[in-house]
Amino acid sequence: MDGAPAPAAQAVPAERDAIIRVRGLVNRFGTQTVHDGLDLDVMRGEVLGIVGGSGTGKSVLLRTITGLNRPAEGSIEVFGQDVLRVSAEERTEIEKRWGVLFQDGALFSSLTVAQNIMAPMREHLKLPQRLMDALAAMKVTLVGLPSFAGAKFPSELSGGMRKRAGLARALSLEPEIVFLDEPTAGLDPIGAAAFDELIRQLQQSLGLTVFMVTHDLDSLHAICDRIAVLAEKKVLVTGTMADMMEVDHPWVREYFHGPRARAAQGG
Ligand SMILES: Nc1ncnc2c1ncn2[C@@H]1O[C@H](COP(=O)(O)OP(=O)(O)OP(=O)(O)O)[C@@H](O)[C@H]1O
Repeated sequence: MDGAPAPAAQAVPAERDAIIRVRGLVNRFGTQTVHDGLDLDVMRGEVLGIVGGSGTGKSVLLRTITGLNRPAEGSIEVFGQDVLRVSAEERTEIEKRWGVLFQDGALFSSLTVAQNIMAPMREHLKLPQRLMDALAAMKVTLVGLPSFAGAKFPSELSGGMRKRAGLARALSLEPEIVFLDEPTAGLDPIGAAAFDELIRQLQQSLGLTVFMVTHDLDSLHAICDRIAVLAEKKVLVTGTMADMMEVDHPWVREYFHGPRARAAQGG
């Protein structure tokens, strides 16, 4: 390591850069233990891909960090605050600083796309209607939807457009972190690649931190700075795609060296 800084000096930047810090997380449902002492750091400004076999608790991890599931044990710091122990008011302030895109988009079916985008604004900000209309129109454009999409109901849109609309709503309050649960699931390869590209562009232009649960090897290649593998009830390993290729673990080897992985690498 260049310059050989003192050990204490090395520790400080890592502490400061973690925007999410999960420690000793335990999640149980009845007799089933899904997470058992899970640790994870998400660094500010990165796109982190969360992968793992089916049922390893990727969605549960996302839901636990965002407060939709209360863990049995552990601590979760976001923006340096312990989200499991803050007051309700503090929690609301924290929630305004992140957005979530659930797998199905989770849009309100009785509201138009623009009204969906305005829903978090109505809840958290006191803005005149005309300003909200203008902001919603901007978000529609930001996610690459045609401007007429704002007046449509979710059922009138294609799956890919609904995903974009869900992303626009997640970006409604100009968050610092976005949580994405399998954002490209159900999209055709071209639509999925376009959505990956959109996430990458937004991450770069808005300086977002992206926490993305995915099964999509193409997404991992295209946009993830780092990957965290869930296995054995914890985060087994984190690192770059190149790091993953070196991991000697049956699931990791199969996933990153299997035929689908070779196809994603173009080989
Ligand atoms: N609310 C709940 N009540 C009971 N069990 C739950 C609940 N939520 C999740 N589980 C269980 O926790 C485990 C992990 O679920 P989770 O949805 O996080 O898996 P996943 O890794 O996202 O899987 P997949 O890749 O198939 O989507 C599963 O066995 C699931 O049945």
